[in-house]
Amino acid sequence: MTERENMNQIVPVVGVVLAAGFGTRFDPDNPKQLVSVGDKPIVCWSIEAFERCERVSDIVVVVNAKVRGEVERLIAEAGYGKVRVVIDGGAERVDSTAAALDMLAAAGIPDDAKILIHDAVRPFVAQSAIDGSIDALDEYDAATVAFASTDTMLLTRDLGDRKVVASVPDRPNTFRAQTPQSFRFATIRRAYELAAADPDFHPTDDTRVVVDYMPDVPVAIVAGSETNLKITTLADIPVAERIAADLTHHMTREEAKARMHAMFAGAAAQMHRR
Ligand SMILES: Nc1ccn([C@@H]2O[C@H](COP(=O)(O)OP(=O)(O)OP(=O)(O)O)[C@@H](O)[C@H]2O)c(=O)n1
Ligand SMILES: C[C@](O)(CO)[C@H](O)COP(=O)(O)O
Repeated sequence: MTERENMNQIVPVVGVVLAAGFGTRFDPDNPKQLVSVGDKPIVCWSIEAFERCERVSDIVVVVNAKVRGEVERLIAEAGYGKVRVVIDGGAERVDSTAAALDMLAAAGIPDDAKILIHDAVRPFVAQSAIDGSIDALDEYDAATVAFASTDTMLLTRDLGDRKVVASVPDRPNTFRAQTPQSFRFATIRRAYELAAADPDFHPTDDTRVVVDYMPDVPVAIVAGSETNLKITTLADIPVAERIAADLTHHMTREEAKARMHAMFAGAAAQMHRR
């Protein structure tokens, strides 16, 4: 391991799971982060993805008053050992990220800590996306998981009461933003400080805060996937159930394989002793 790689092992790697949304497009009376798919609440899938990654050292969960009690109960029941704190978010997604950054600053997190900000409602994030994000921050100060668009995207403008096409970017340069979106702490903190001065700024993701306020900082693309679905409306639930079933089946097979390997290794060790 090089010295740089060795140093990178010891900086905190913090997963921030944003679960403070109100789900207005889903059902505001049924918070989507608490809905179960594959018999597991969506927020638990997301926390577990970071809990499972050995390189993640700490997890911060951001909630609103409506879901706090249930999220705390689920965390205690599952015994997620890396969850350090559950904090209150804000009115918009950026306010929830800002609350997490303020908390991390108050806790004295180092400037070079790696911060992975994830939508709680993207429950099926792959380990490769989390690992890829952590790796990307060795070369870049900012990175986002994204999935190459298979459709040609249209940028529009308003013409009277109709939208009309303003430009058509080359498809190979268009990606769908996903999460985690990852940053060295000092970078995202500075971008948010600059954005705070602009009351009309309402970005829907953290990448845009860096792109708009720190345009000299390149944001690296990390490979995402179709299954890193954001549960946005009720129509996403059947798709999520199918993905959950596939993943559960795959995990069960992997566990069975691991058990079999352990059994053979034990038997071989015994034969060796005779
Ligand atoms: N004030 C907010 C708003 C959103 N989020 C989180 O950011 C992610 C973004 O997903 P989105 O579908 O936009 O969630 P909601 O804001 O809940 O949905 P809607 O826009 O339909 O109200 C979700 O995990 C959500 O919980 C948050 O932590 N705080
Ligand atoms: C961050 C994000 O998941 C990237 O795709 C997304 O922008 C958040 O929510 P929204 O549905 O775009 O408001």
